[in-house]
Amino acid sequence: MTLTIALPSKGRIKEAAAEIFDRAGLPLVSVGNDRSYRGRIDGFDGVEIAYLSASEIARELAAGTVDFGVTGEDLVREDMSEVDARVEFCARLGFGGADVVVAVPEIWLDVETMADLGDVAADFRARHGRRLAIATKYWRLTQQFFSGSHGIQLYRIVESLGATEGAPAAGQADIIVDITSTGSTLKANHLKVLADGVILKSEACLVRARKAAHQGDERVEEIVRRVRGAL
Ligand SMILES: Nc1ncnc2c1ncn2[C@@H]1O[C@H](COP(=O)(O)OP(=O)(O)OP(=O)(O)O)[C@@H](O)[C@H]1O
Ligand SMILES: O=P(O)(O)OC[C@H]1O[C@H](OP(=O)(O)OP(=O)(O)O)[C@H](O)[C@@H]1O
Repeated sequence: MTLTIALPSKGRIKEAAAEIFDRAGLPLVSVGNDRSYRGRIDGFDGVEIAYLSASEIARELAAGTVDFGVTGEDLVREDMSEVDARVEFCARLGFGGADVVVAVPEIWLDVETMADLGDVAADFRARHGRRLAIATKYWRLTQQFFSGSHGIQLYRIVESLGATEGAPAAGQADIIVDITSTGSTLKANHLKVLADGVILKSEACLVRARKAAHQGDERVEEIVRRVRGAL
């Protein structure tokens, strides 16, 4: 059986992912020309590299169509239920770090915590005639955090695939759930993170799709061992 490792074909974690493989003694070579989205590892037979975008990698891990992937923990957790039963986070790679956070308008002076936000959500319909609207592309993480961890049920998710921080000012939503790294986009949009509003501290990870065929496969153990050794 050929093992497939999915690596980022573009974007902010592409270069660092390739460097880790190099340092791990798993040097990547492209198959065909430079524009090819297939590769292999020099001196390591039975393994192919598939170059995909970060979010496609999360999807393919969920579908079990690749054996390993390097992508953000946020994307993996967003893309599948029962994530820990379906994949193994083999190594946190130390780059691509960002927090998925709950942020509200700075002018909501008396809203500092999720409990405060729960109070706002409970009153929202009576005051405004509609539910509190949350702009996000992280549907699953938002629902788990609001409903699961904080018992907040009265809200509506407004899907936002870009410029999410602009949604409150544009009147599309009241608050947001999005990724932040330096915090400058939140600040520029007059939003603040709630004190206990960090849903996930994400970074790029080596992730394995749990498959029965991996049991006892030395290549699987070797890949994990070498990547861990490069950190
Ligand atoms: N400032 C940031 N903004 C957005 N994502 C970030 C940031 N810092 C780190 N990341 C992480 O980078 C990953 C996404 O990478 P990137 O945005 O480069 O992917 P992409 O190539 O645009 O992928 P796709 O098109 O599939 O979304 C996510 O796991 C995310 O958590
Ligand atoms: O905390 P900060 O350092 O300001 O970073 C966070 C911002 O960066 C990303 O957007 P970006 O425009 O980089 O691209 P993307 O949304 O297309 O990934 C992300 O969606 C946030 O908006």
